[in-house]
Amino acid sequence: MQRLRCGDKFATMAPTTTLITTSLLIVVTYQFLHAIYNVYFHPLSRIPGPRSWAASRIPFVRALLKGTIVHDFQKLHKQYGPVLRIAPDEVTFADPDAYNDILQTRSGSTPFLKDHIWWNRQPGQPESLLSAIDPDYHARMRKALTPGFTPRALKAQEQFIHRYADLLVERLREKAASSKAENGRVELDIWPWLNFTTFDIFGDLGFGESFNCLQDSKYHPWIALLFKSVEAATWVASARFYPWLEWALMKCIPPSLKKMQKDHYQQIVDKVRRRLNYEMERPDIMSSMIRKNDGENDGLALPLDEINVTFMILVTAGSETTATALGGIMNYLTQNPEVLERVQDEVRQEFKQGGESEISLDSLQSLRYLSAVITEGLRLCTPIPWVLPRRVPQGGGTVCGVRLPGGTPVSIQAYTINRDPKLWHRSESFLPERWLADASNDLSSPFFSDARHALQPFTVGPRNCLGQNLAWAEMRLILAKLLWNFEFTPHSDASKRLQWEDLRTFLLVEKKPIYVGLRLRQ
Ligand code: HEM
Repeated sequence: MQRLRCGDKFATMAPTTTLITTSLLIVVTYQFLHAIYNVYFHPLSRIPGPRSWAASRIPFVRALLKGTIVHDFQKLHKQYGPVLRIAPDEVTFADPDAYNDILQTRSGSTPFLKDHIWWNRQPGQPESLLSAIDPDYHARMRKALTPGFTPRALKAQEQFIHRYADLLVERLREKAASSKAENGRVELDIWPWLNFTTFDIFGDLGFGESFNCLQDSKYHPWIALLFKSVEAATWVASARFYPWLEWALMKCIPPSLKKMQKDHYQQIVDKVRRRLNYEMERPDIMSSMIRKNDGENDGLALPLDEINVTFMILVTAGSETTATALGGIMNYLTQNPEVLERVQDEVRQEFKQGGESEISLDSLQSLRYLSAVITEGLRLCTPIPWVLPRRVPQGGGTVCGVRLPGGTPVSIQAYTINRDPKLWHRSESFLPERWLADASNDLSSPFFSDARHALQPFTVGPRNCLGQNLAWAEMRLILAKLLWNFEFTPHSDASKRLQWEDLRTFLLVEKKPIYVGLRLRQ
């Protein structure tokens, strides 16, 4: 065998090393020049923001993966103002006018459409209501789904909400009576219980079968997997900014994980099939999908695969959000005893005569302080703290008076707006009084100048929250029943009390225990 001499080895290595060094140098120089271009010559170069974020997408992706993005934006807005460049080609707004400018449609002007980076459908699946970008396609789906979400439909669905709110009370009663309770008082993490309730409600309303979380006192495996995959979904979203990385990431997904994802979807397909096979009339959300005497889509309001994927996404859109708001409200209530006492009094006084059976969506409408508590909870613990990007239409567009080139992704920082001291008196405090009539009528009220119109937890325009009536109904009924039945207190160990500001965001708001003390009402 011919042996390589030292000189030969050097002779073969040298060109390879030179090639690698040259390629690296080209890449680094290109990146450097690109960063210089981004900072000084890009069409967005006059938009305020930190240079490092303007130069490359890396700081944005880092913050997204760390879960600190919403808080980072808040700090940056404080430093640079309400219009902020957060990546070479992207701008975000912490200005209430952005809701209308970005999300409302105006006759004669081209709408800002959802950014495909964030709203990409799953490979092999059809569009869902949430992922559909084309306005006509979306409008067709939304029109088909709307009958299941009207106030009239909600009235008929009220019985299902009661059923699970009552089951929640029953389970918590058992906890308060258990051996773990001391003098009838128990301390527990209330967040899973709120999630159990909202997921069970949607299971029943959407598929005619509850997820049975409350019955079994644990997460249904489908929901457990959903929560586990949220952080991974943030990685997938980040990879979309680098198509080669997304390609590599997709190639690396092990077959077992792909199978798990497929099975997860299949469980929903099976639930939809079972529900559609019931011949019975039920005033639920799925019933609006069934059209009698209509040959189109085999008698369904939408093609079956669109129903499957839309209902899968509705489970999260409709349950996790509402549970987050409820968790936030319970957390603030237990840590603000005067507010808790006032809202508890309101509920207990209202139903003093008739008792708990009088609690209904109609009777709760008149409880002004309860509504104020929920609204204040939606302000401080908004379940969608960052309204994900839309794209400026071709030809350019104007947001909050700033002209932007076509194709620019633009988003809204709800979390920052909702806590902006320029918009709210004592912006970081939980003060439901700011939502009472006095606050807007009485000039001497400290809340008189609050920018109440700035709160848009369900957003505006044709893509606003379809389920907001249902969300309000769930929040009202669940809170009223909890306040009627239990005395709540903060956790005895102050170090275990949750500060909402500490929660990170991985597309959804992070779930950390919300410990509360509870005792059955005497
Ligand atoms: C407190 C609870 C909730 C909050 C704060 C909330 C908030 C939102 C927000 C901000 C959006 C717009 C997102 C965007 O376009 O980027 C949205 C969309 C949506 N929400 Fe909710 N939501 C809640 C509960 C619900 C419930 C209970 C349902 C139904 C079961 C629901 C169904 C939907 C649907 C279907 C959309 C998409 C509408 C469309 O694209 O046409 N949400 N929600």
